[in-house]
Amino acid sequence: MDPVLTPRGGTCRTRRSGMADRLADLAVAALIDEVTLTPKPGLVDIRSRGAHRDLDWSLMCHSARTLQPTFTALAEAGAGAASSPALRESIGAIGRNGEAAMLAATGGVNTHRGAIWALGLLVTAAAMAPSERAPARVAARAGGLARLPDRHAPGFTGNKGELACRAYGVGGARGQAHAGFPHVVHVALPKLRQSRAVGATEDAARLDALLAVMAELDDTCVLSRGGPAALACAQAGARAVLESGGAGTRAGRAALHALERELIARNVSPGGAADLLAAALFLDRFETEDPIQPKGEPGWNN
Ligand SMILES: CC(C)(COP(=O)(O)OP(=O)(O)OC[C@H]1O[C@@H](n2cnc3c(N)ncnc32)[C@H](O)[C@@H]1O)[C@@H](O)C(=O)NCCC(=O)NCCS
Ligand SMILES: Nc1ncnc2c1ncn2[C@@H]1O[C@H](COP(=O)(O)OP(=O)(O)OP(=O)(O)O)[C@@H](O)[C@H]1O
Repeated sequence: MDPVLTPRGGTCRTRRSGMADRLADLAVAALIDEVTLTPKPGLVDIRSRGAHRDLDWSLMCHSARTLQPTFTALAEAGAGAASSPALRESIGAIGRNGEAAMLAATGGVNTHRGAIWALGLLVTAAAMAPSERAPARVAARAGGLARLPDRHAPGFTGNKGELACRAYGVGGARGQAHAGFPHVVHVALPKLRQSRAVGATEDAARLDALLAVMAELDDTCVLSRGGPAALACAQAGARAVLESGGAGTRAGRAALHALERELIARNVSPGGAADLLAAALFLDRFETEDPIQPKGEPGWNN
């Protein structure tokens, strides 16, 4: 088995590494699928930087690949483990190292802070019981981890999301995780699967899932740049696309382009919704991919 680089630069060899690598592959693939999905309103995609001056598709893909060892380490920490404050503290340290690795790789640009948090918790939760694949179960375990105390977490980060949570009284990325990712389990995944079931293309189904999350999320990316008026506008615009028939219809496409123009004019980007779409794509594949085990590797549970 190949050695696995950890975020601290060390290596580790365990019989579980094959499974951990596979979970990390799924997480990185979910991030690349999310950023490549086009056309997304206000967000970086393959044809546009959206409302971001410091991001583009190649930087997002580079950042996603840089995170592979972080996700591997998060999966290894979770493998076969029970939920405990010690596990919470250990993945907190890995997550913070992952953020540092991301910033080093991007020259200080925040490409994936929210995604490391959401996907990181889900990767660890998946590794804790890899035979329990139902998205709701994995997300509930991830929520349980998020709610545990971490003595080493900074009390105040001063990050934009945290400031927006205080200013506007919303839960943001932490609240979403503490609640067991309700917008992933009860909004994005059902919409993704419903749109597929009625014959939408995979891209249209993913866009519909993103829009369904945007229509309801207290996205601190939008709030911090544009305040409550921009959030209300993004939510109403996303609802309008879905009510026009969704991203796969002519009327829905027209509404999607109108929403995009509106978000660019307001200089806002639904980054939190994008993170939760990536989380949904991860859970979707984790549930349906069989087996999540490289050839020749023993499983974790046997
Ligand atoms: C909780 C995190 C995201 C810090 O968040 P903070 O409130 O400081 O805001 P910040 O502006 O850095 O990031 C928020 C990001 O979350 C995303 N987001 C915004 N709103 C939402 C929402 N409602 N739901 C989900 N994600 C959202 C956006 O991408 C946004 O950019 C995280 O960086 C953190 O504290 N990590 C600690 C390390 C850890 O414990 N990791 C656990 C294992 S990975
Ligand atoms: N496709 C995407 N395009 C843009 N942002 C995304 C995308 N997917 C996810 N995001 C999320 O959006 C966040 C970036 O948002 P934003 O640029 O508002 O944050 P910031 O860099 O802290 O602030 P600012 O750029 O306003 O100084 C990332 O942390 C990431 O989690």
